[in-house]
Amino acid sequence: MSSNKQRNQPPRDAEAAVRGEELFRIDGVSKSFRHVDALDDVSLTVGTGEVVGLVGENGAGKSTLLKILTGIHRPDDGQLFLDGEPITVDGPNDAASEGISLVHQEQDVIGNLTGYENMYLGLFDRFTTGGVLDRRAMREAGQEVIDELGIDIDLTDTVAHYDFNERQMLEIAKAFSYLGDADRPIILLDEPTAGLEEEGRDLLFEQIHRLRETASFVFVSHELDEVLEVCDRIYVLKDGAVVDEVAAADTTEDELQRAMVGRDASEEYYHVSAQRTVAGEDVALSADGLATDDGLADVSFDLREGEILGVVGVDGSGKARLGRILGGARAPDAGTVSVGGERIENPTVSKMVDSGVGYVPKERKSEGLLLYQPLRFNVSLPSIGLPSMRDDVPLAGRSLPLIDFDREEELAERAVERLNIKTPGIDELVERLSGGNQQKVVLAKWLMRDVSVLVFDNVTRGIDVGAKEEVYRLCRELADDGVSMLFIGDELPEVIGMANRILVMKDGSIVDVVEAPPGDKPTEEEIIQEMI
Ligand SMILES: Nc1ncnc2c1ncn2[C@@H]1O[C@H](COP(=O)(O)OP(=O)(O)OP(=O)(O)O)[C@@H](O)[C@H]1O
Repeated sequence: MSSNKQRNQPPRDAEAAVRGEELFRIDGVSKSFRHVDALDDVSLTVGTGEVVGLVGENGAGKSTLLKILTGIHRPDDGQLFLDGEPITVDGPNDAASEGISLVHQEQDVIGNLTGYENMYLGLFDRFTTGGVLDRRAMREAGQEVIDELGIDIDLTDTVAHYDFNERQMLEIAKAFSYLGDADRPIILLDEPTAGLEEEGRDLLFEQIHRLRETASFVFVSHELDEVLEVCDRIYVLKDGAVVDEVAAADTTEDELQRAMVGRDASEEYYHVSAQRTVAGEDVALSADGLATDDGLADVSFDLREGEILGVVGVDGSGKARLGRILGGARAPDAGTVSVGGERIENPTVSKMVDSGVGYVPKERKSEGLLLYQPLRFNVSLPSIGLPSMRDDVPLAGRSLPLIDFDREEELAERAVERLNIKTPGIDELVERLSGGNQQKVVLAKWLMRDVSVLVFDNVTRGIDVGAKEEVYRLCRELADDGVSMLFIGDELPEVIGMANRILVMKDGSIVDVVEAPPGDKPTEEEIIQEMI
């Protein structure tokens, strides 16, 4: 693979030839947002029945490119071609009529509508005659799509009742339903597996294999093993430009990472040699008999100071509910939580924060961020009540506690540097950051505040490989400083690599506690056996 930045003419060899006939082509596309050049003269092709991978660091321009292909953004420059003919795409409906649809990175659903209404949002006219909407036809059409895909969700239920996995499966079904009768659809998948449970992932890959006779795919992911597994050809984007193009069969994860990040993966990806022993340490947090009416039963464990405690389980096992309770986002129906020996009555987010517990939820958009506020405010938010963030101003004989904005600026600048957040500045609205950089902001806000316990639910979701390693290193440093972490995750290698011990959950209960010391880590198979 070459690593030089080459414009317009990415390196191509015989193996990297387009599979099938050329169906779709992007020629010299550029796009800028105010101070950011998100795409710079990008060209790529997609063949019929081909799965094309798109990889690159957070903020490299992957989502922007997909949004241009579906008409959400207009390119400043360049041209799209379908079957050799120039096309203009004016929006998702227009894209759908050309056979192009997108599975969004962030779930784009409306909670108080049903599954089938969400599926056909924006396409109601397909089911309307004489001004009357035929809901039954819409429901049946939706059901047909999910039956065909083998997806098991209740389309008549409102989406607010869906869990993360179900919403993601709905997103995938939506992309297929949009296409109607397109004979050669192009399906764009923007990190479709991020946070998706194993089962959903397998189902998606099966569909890709099944449909590739007729459909073409563009697959964006930070999971390089998945990219190598499902793609024929891979483009590497860096700072908005294509820096490499290679046949999947001719490359490796290491090579891809080098092209993306400019350096090799560390031998010590999870920094296991820095894993500390915590046997004699004090208990930082303990859960005693936690239960919920919807199935969590008698969950008890101690988390020691400086310990990283993994939590794994299949969808519905209770691991996410456990995280929400410990983060204060949900009250348990029975049982208690204690932090540093103090029992927390009726835990809420603010009580947990006050007792030194930070929570990084899986669903960053709804729970982790204030999207329409600047980065600096998001990062400093949990720290605002701390004395170090106050600037007491004397007023009429009293002291008025104001936020110390210099301190806030310093905190935000430090977060940007420490986590390498790609942003034009600390005043940028979080909504404008790329998905992975948003996740870094969620993490930063806790790293910048003194906490004793961090509850992570898929903390590296959407973060690129280079940044993941940085997060793992930070976790080891925090553990060394005595910070404890509950490490809930769907990526087994990551949980196994990082954790001292692993709680395996099934049907709402802890079914096993597996030790994971350096040099004697359990295998994925051993853990999976306990999970199912
Ligand atoms: N609406 C917008 N306004 C301003 N800047 C934007 C907007 N959308 C994207 N950007 C910027 O464009 C650049 C590319 O973002 P994009 O979302 O395409 O990255 P990405 O490769 O998909 O990243 P990730 O892997 O983190 O999802 C980033 O610097 C981002 O902050």
